[in-house]
Amino acid sequence: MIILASQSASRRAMLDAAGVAYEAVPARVDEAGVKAAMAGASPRDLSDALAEMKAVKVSANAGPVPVLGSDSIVALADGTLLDKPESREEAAEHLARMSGGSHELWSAAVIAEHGRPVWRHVERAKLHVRPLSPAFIDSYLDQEWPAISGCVGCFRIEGPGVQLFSRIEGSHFTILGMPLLLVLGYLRERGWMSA
Ligand SMILES: Nc1nc2c(ncn2[C@H]2C[C@H](O)[C@@H](COP(=O)(O)OP(=O)(O)OP(=O)(O)O)O2)c(=O)[nH]1
Repeated sequence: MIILASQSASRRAMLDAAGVAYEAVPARVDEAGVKAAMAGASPRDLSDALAEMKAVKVSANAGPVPVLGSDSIVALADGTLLDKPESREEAAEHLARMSGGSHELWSAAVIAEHGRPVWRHVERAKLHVRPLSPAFIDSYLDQEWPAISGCVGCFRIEGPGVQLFSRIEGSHFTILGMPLLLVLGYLRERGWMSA
C-alpha cells in the first residue's frame, strides 16, 4: 500500500486502472505561493518542486509508507505557465491563447519516505492545438465546463478534449497527470507491486 498525496481525480483514476493499492491524502500545499516564490523557474523545475512538496509534506507523518506526489504544468510557447482555469471565461481565454499553436505539458512525480524524497522523475508532452474558432470554444465549453475546471490546459484528453489537437508527442499518461510507467517501475523495483 502506498499513499497518493493528491486530490486529483485523474491521478486516482490512473492508479485505480493500474491496480495500485493506495490511500489518497490531500497534500494541501500552497501551490500559488510556491509558484510566486519560484517565478521565472522552468516548468520542469517548478513541477518537480511542487511534486516534492506534496510528497514530503504528507510523508512527514507517514513513517515508512511510500508517498507519491505529482504535479502538472502547462507552458505556452512564449513561456507563459497556465494554471487550472478558475472560471469558464478564463478557460475560454486559455483555449484562445493555445489555439493554433503548440504547448508543453510537464508532469513530475516524487516518492518520499520518512519525509525525504527517495525517487523522482519529470516527463514532458508536446501538444499541437489546431486553430479553434470562438464558436467551437463556446460549444466545447458548453460540453466540458465545469468538468475541466480541475484540468490544467482546459481539456480531458480521454474525453472531448481530444478534439483540440492536430498532433500529440509524448506519453498519454504524462498528459493525464503523472509519468505512470516510470512510477510503476519503481514500485515494482521496491517490491511495493508484484514484478
Ligand atoms: N482527466 C484529466 N485530467 C487532466 C488532464 N490534463 C490535466 N489534467 C489534470 C490532472 C491534475 O489533476 C490537474 C493538474 O493540476 P495539479 O498538478 O495542480 O494537480 P491537482 O491540483 O489537480 O491535484 P493535486 O495537486 O495532485 O492534489 O490537471 C486530462 O487530459 N485529463
